[in-house]
Amino acid sequence: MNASVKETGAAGRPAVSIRDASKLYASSGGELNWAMTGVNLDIGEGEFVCAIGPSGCGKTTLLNTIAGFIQPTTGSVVAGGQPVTGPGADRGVVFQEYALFPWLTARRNIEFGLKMQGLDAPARRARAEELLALTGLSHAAGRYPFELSGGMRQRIAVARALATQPRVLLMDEPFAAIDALTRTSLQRELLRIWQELRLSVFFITHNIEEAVFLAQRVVVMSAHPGRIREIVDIDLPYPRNRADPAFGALYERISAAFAQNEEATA
Ligand SMILES: Nc1ncnc2c1ncn2[C@@H]1O[C@H](COP(=O)(O)OP(=O)(O)OP(=O)(O)O)[C@@H](O)[C@H]1O
Repeated sequence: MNASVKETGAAGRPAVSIRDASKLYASSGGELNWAMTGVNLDIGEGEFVCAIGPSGCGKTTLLNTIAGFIQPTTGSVVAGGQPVTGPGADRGVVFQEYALFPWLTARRNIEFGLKMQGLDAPARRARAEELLALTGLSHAAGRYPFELSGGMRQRIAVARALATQPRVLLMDEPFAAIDALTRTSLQRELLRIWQELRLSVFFITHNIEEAVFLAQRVVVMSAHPGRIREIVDIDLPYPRNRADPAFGALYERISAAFAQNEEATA
């Protein structure tokens, strides 16, 4: 049974608008693979959207398309009213693996993108100080990545992604490699930053509980080919309580959409 697909987000011009996007990959052996087909999705200004789905269903492909790292085979992606033709300062990206430069201190990692943008040293320094304070890492500014815990490194990765003042934050399983306790505190911090900066967030996760804790809408994807199966509204107030029966009911609903995925691909 197919659930209805609600594809539009908040009212007004969306921060990101994806229309009929698909991606065809050719493997090195010449085999063709539709990683994603017929994806329609709006991410509203200031909206928090999570994407969830089985491995290989095209989540990263979708995120990379919004980031401008890859171009869709068909369809279009518009961000801030402009067609996406490549990466841009308006879209910050955080990956699962801490993509920090090991030879730069936390502060210099944050400043890196600003240097590329041509900001002078005092302006870079001031912006880095702001972001270190925002992510609670002012005390670690002079440390190198190997001197930071996994959670601290991911905070620096978030600070670095925010340095250019993007309107959209794209996060590809950013907390997947972090221990459970640190992960819940990073989730709370991310929500605080999201609310403070009024960003739009597109966040990929394999963890249903994480999606229900964070998102206003959860996009459930199915594989072969990757497409949107269902979009679930999470209309719970923040901060959310995992013990709330309404939380549990949404968890079950998304689990059921997963089970449909498995039946469909069995
Ligand atoms: N550069 C590429 N060339 C060829 N095929 C690719 C490429 N990148 C991804 N694919 C294929 O596209 C499909 C979707 O991959 P993608 O990484 O987007 O999925 P995913 O949902 O993010 O997976 P996971 O949850 O395991 O990270 C997979 O079948 C994958 O093998």
